[in-house]
Amino acid sequence: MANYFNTLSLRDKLTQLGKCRFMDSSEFADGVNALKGKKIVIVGCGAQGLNQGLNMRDSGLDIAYTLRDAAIKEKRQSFINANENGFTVGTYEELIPSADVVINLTPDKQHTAVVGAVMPLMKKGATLSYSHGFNIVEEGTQVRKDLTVIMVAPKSPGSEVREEYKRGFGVPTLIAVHPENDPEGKGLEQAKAYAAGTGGHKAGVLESSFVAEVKSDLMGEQTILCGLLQTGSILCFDKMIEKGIDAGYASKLIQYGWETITEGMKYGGITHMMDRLSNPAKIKAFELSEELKDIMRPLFQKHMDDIMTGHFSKTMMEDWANDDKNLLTWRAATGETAFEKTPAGNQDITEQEFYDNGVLMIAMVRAGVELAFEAMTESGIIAESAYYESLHETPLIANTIARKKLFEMNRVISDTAEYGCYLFDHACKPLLTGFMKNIDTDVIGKNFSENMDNDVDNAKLIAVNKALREHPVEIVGARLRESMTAMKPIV
Ligand SMILES: NC(=O)C1=CN([C@@H]2O[C@H](COP(=O)(O)OP(=O)(O)OC[C@H]3O[C@@H](n4cnc5c(N)ncnc54)[C@H](OP(=O)(O)O)[C@@H]3O)[C@@H](O)[C@H]2O)C=CC1
Ligand SMILES: CC[C@](O)(C(C)=O)C(=O)O
Ligand SMILES: [Mg+2]
Ligand SMILES: [Mg+2]
Repeated sequence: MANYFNTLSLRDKLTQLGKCRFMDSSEFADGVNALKGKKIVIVGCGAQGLNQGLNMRDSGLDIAYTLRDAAIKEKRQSFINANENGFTVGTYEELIPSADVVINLTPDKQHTAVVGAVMPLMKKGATLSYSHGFNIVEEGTQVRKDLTVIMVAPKSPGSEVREEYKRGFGVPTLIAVHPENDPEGKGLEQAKAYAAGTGGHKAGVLESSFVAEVKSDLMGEQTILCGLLQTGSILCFDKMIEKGIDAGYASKLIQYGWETITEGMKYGGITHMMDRLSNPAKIKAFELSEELKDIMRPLFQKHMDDIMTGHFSKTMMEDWANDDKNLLTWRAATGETAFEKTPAGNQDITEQEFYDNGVLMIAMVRAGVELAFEAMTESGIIAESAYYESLHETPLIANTIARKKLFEMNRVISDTAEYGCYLFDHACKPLLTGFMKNIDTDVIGKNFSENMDNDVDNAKLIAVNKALREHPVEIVGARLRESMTAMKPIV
């Protein structure tokens, strides 16, 4: 099998990377009808499997789970997830032959083996679905020609796919039909119905391609979504401890701070997140973020380049072949960081205090979102997709950190995202050493504007506001958020 993307001509690469159409809500008027009464069997019941299945069942679809034999016999967590939620659970042989749609929600590393095992059992004309296109795009898996191959990729951790659905909203979702496998032309209707079943249509759906999903998804998760939140958590915590801030307070400010400040961003973009600061603090956050952007730009570009060329996927697959040695070592090391080991204190921190005492965190979020967005769009990824992968998803990942810190984030995200997160983190921390030397508690841990009058240079403030508001991520974001009428506050 060869990297599918690398087999394409330059023209085809650009066409598939640029395939991205924001779908009008009227296109979902038929709801889940195209899948109503069809037998839908999900392979795997982990982060995405369980939560997508719960949403689809609540939306009126017929969902069952198939697990590998050992998981059923040993009543592993995946079996417990499905069984305790009242789903039918069976072996591949029991459930796959009668399935109209088989949804592969196993880890990317397992896809070649899983698809190899289920494909011969699938009935003629059935549909195989993915939530991430790594197996098709980076590994070049070829699927039987009578099968339809679709993708419904929530731009969110599985836990938040469920939480947003329960709030009456959803998460932005990319849908795609693999051009090599749409023999009956039914792929798009099924993908739309599936996205409606998960609630994705309430947040926004992009009709895209496997290629565009993979290249943008890998970039988002490695950089702003997970990598930078991990780096920022560790660096901000260590700085506060070095400067004598109470450890419990520092731990709490970071654990819940990302969620609070990015919730503001989810509602009103970077502009609104920055507007929550006093004027002097906003100018300071802007200056810090400009400096951060200059330092980190080459690293963001390297991640994008390595993703595009296939270097990233090749090296990660080498780790798969080496029993995940790197992944497991890096996971263990993260668990040993002082931030992870220090419980949040019981101080009360008001919503506003998270902004006022977290100026550096805000600067990191702005720098990371803009850099990820810029690197993606410069490489041919469409702005709407880059927005979901950078700005909109950051708060959804931050929600997981608020629950149980980096451990929870790395548990809930895919192993692929976790691997890329550590790669970025390990390269980013040393890059920021010099920058962090100049950081003091005025921008992390204490209120920047305390004991300060609110005077600012008007011309400077106008220039800062203009730069923030005119960034392309803000322009596309304002338009996309207009259709997010069902979004509910969580902080
Ligand atoms: N995590 C997330 O939030 C997101 C994930 N995705 C994508 O969704 C897909 C699923 O990822 P995720 O939900 O993280 O996966 P998880 O690791 O959470 O779930 C894995 C599930 O697959 C089963 N499984 C593992 N290995 C095998 C195997 N060899 N054969 C059969 N079943 C197996 C596990 O069961 P058991 O080990 O008990 O057999 C478990 O039920 C991936 O393609 C990922 O990229 C997309 C968006 C976000
Ligand atoms: C965090 C990245 C993600 O792509 C996701 C939750 O959307 C993943 O692979 O887990
Ligand atoms: Mg993703
Ligand atoms: Mg991913």
